[in-house]
Amino acid sequence: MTELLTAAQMRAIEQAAIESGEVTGLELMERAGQGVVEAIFEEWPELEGGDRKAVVLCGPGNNGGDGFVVARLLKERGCEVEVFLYGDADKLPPNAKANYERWSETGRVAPLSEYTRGEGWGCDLLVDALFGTGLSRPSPDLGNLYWNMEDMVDGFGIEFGHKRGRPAIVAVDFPSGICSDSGKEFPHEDAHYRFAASAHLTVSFHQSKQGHFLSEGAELCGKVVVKDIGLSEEKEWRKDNWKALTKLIGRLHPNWFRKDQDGHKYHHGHALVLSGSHGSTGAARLAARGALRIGAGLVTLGSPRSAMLENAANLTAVMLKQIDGALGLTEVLEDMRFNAICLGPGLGIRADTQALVLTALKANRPTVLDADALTRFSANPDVLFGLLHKDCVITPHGGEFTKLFPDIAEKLAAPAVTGPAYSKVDATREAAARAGCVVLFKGPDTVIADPDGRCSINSAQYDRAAPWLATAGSGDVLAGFISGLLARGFSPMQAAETGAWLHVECARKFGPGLIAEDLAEQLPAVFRDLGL
Ligand SMILES: NC(=O)C1=CN([C@@H]2O[C@H](COP(=O)(O)OP(=O)(O)OC[C@H]3O[C@@H](n4cnc5c(N)ncnc54)[C@H](O)[C@@H]3O)[C@@H](O)[C@H]2O)[C@@H](O)CC1
Ligand SMILES: Nc1ncnc2c1ncn2[C@@H]1O[C@H](COP(=O)(O)OP(=O)(O)O)[C@@H](O)[C@H]1O
Ligand SMILES: [K+]
Repeated sequence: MTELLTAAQMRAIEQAAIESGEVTGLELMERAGQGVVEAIFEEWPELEGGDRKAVVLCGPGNNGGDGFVVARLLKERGCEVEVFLYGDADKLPPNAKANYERWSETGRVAPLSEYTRGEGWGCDLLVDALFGTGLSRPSPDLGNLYWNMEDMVDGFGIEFGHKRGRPAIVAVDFPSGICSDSGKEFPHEDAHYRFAASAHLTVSFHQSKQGHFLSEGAELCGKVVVKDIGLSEEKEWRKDNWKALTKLIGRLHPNWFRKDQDGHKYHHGHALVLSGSHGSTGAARLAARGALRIGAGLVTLGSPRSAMLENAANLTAVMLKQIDGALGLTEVLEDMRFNAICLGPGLGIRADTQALVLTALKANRPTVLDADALTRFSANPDVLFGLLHKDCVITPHGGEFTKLFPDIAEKLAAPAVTGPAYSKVDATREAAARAGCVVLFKGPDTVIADPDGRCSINSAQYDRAAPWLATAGSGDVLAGFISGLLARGFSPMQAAETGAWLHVECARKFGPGLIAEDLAEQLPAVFRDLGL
């Protein structure tokens, strides 16, 4: 797993390196500029050589400083370069000023007010070095420029860019106008303008930032390449700060999923999934099949009497047991071999759902609560929070999250007015602390947090995009995956992270046309690809 930084963490790492004497700020800026130029020619080798024209837009801070380095290096590589500055050269911070002066020895710097649409559309490469991690408020007078960049990116597709006679757009650290911690666009008072720039390629430094993977960030960055700028001092800094870091869930090691060669089925746990009443049973069966495919030794579907026939007609490897109401559940849970419970998919939001949830939680087993098991507590979330325990995972989508945590959802929905804005990471951490269990907040940017503040993002963006997951029932399968992993003995955080990662892998394995039934059926192929 890699870690994602906030702007403050990146500044602290940079500061620690500079204070240790291993590097100067000017050297970091030089390496950042070199990284951007390297990434440009790696992405678009055809831009090298010949009479290529680049336009570099520089801002009033160190992002602009990187821009002046990029301008100089592009010129050294044979490009004709035009530079525009937003702001006052005399007010540039020292390292940016030094690079402004160095560029000025060979080239002109025009004020951004002289930049016209024609300049942008007429060049081969447009470098956005206006704002990076330091942007802390909207920049209304740039809305028209951002709008224009979006046209360049959207109109011609990432893979085409300048090849269709349009410029390739590269953003330094971030497309300007995005909050680097939350990925939100800083708002523009006039809705006819864009809030933030768009890019085909975003080049960041040292490690990716949270905002590359949250909210609108991923949509606007195009593709993110991270360049090393030699911040080795980071190891020291990390010792004191690792708890506050947000992880990006990456490819998991096969050992993580292996089963012991000599284990029998009860070694791998017995998951109990509760079904809704007749006519609403499909969701629970999807979850149960997910739990079995992911390796729980046994999975039982607990069904009310009214749905026994319907469930029996549709189950084979998943076992079936009649469970009527909270009393029935209490009796069944006397069997301690049921070591994971999943409630919510298709359960309904009647009063007995509340009783079932409370009974399940009092049994103190690893438990996944999803869908109706969460919605049922919209009017009284504190009752739920009072009983959730550290072995629980709750898996709300945006709507369910808002019902359980209305105040947190409101903060998250508020536009970014000052930076760093409240992010989905902040929201999920706060929700987990309040709920006292692991919270998995769904979306293309699924965020998972535990009550101690550990947090990770499962990204279905960039080359892991899985838009076909937005299909009825896919969340039920995820709840099943997580309960199957809990039955296998994974900790709640591990089960949520692993389940979410495999869920996206399954969707990508199947591809377009995916429906919820297909998801669990991809697990064998996904496991094989992992080398299991
Ligand atoms: N922190 C680091 O370790 C490194 C930072 N580098 C670069 O430095 C950038 C961060 O630099 P800064 O912290 O100077 O911040 P930025 O250059 O991103 O922007 C901040 C500047 O813009 C001004 N500003 C903010 N909002 C504005 C608005 N709405 N309208 C007009 N002006 C506004 C601020 O007053 C400040 O001068 C990074 O994104 C990266 O490109 C690199 O040089 C590599 C190393
Ligand atoms: N555009 C998308 N890209 C990737 N994953 C998505 C997207 N939209 C939804 N998902 C994922 O699909 C699942 C949908 O779950 P949910 O909303 O609970 O659906 P349902 O209740 O129909 O099962 C979640 O895991 C969510 O993260
Ligand atoms: K930028």
